[in-house]
Amino acid sequence: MANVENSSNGFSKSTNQFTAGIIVIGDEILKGQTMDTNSAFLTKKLFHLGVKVKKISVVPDELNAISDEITAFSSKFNFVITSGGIGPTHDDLTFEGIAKAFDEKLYPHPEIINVCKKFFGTDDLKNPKLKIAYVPESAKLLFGYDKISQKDLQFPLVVIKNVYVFPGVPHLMEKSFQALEDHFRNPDGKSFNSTIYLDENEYSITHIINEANQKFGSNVALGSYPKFHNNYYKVCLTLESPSKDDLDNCMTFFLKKLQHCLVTDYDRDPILNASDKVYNICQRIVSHKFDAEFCEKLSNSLKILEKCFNSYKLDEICVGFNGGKDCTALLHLVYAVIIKTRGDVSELNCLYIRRGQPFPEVEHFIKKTVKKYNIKLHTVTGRIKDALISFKSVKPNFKAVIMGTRLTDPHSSHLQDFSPTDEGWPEYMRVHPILHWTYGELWSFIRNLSLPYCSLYDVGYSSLGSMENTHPNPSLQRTDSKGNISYNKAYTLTDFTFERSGRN
Ligand SMILES: Cc1cc2nc3c(=O)[nH]c(=O)nc-3n(C[C@H](O)[C@H](O)[C@H](O)COP(=O)(O)OP(=O)(O)OC[C@H]3O[C@@H](n4cnc5c(N)ncnc54)[C@H](O)[C@@H]3O)c2cc1C
Ligand SMILES: [Co+2]
Ligand SMILES: [K+]
Ligand SMILES: [Mg+2]
Repeated sequence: MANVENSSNGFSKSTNQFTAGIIVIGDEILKGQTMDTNSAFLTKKLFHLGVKVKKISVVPDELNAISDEITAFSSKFNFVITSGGIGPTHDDLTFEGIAKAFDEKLYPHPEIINVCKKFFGTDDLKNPKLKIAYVPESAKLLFGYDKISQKDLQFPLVVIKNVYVFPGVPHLMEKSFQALEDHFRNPDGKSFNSTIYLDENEYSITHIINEANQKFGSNVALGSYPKFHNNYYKVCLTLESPSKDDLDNCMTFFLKKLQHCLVTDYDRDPILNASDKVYNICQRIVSHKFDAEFCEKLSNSLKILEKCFNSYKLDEICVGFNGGKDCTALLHLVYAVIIKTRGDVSELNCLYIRRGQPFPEVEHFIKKTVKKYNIKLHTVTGRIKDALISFKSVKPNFKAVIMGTRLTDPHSSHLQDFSPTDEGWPEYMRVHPILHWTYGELWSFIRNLSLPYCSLYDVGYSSLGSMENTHPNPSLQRTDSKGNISYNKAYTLTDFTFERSGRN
């Protein structure tokens, strides 16, 4: 993202003395070969330090591009933070660019030469590794302190006037910045934040945001962020102010004006403390959302999973995961149980049997989920039985498959919590923790915990097979006064017997 400018206004004087601009330097970013994660890291950090980032710019490895941006930024912002372009090769021009901007020369800095000698074992100025020692004449060095290892960092940060030169390699940049963050901290930078989630298009609430900005904008910074692929909200409003009272007043205004589309109890990170959140439901700590019957069922589901993890080793267990709603809830339960019993899930295996023509939305969701839960996905293509046969031969270690099957699924009414596969199928123990859940209970669990789920369930699909045999559910269809057809969301289906009406 090149040239992102914050459209903020209204900060107290003290905060105004803490502004920053970030310059990301590198051809590879402008060519799309590397994704810039450094500015995301820096903006988040600086925000929490009470420093207002006013602009982010991405420039190529060109001397003039760098020096022009340094000139512009250094006169406008208190801190100019650069990332990249300080390596040993010809295309690393950050120090040259800064020298040019300030009309200075490069010279080999004696202290950096010393550091190089320690690091690289040489202080030979002709060695390409020593290129990093050539800095503008007015350069000062900052030595950071790593709070985690409780050690001073060996490599200094080079500062030229108000320009702070960070390395481009993300883990080095992050380490270096963290060790120096007190240098950037705004002592008066207390800021109060609130977030509001809305189930309404940004256009239909723009007038309310504008009105709020007129009323409160001088004291409260408002941000409006539309989100196109979230199951729970369409717009996220952020409020930020140095004064708690101002923030509260603005908040009260929004809550009144936007009550028709407020999303309440949205959990933006359901995976954080997932175990506590899930087990607390059984303790009926959040009982108002779930009835006693469901709490009992959930408690039983967790017991089945605990028994499964007691009976099999982690590398003998696979979760059948096809991106559907059932295994979405299931995976979260499995995750909660593993965290509770083991503390981490780095080794959880999932099996995805890729059948027919899968929906791209489903596969996109699978990809995102794999990343989010940090699971290991084994993908096997083909008809289920054939796929399981070949999976067994390649990965003979797996003995149990945890599945999201429910009693109301076809041919499933005879299943037990633990059912070995049938005669003629490869040998697995099928584990069915949510066998007794109803369609409604499943959605209530997913939605109340704010679990992300496949987007097709928000556009009329209530049961997902592959593209050739799955359609939106006719029971969810609605027709407006002009005769346009659209579909309600899957979780609104009231007659559960129609769950599979879109399947053939
Ligand atoms: C591991 C395994 C063992 C099976 N053993 C038998 C058996 O012994 N006898 C028999 O008759 N049938 C067996 N089947 C087939 C099963 O009964 C269903 O026919 C099949 O799951 C498709 O069901 P569905 O589309 O109706 O339900 P879905 O609701 O799609 O599936 C129910 C659950 O099964 C798992 N699952 C389904 N499809 C996939 C997939 N493509 N990739 C990964 N996981 C998936 C998920 O956990 C899902 O939540 C087995 C399937 C699997 C995945
Ligand atoms: Co089926
Ligand atoms: K399904
Ligand atoms: Mg199902």
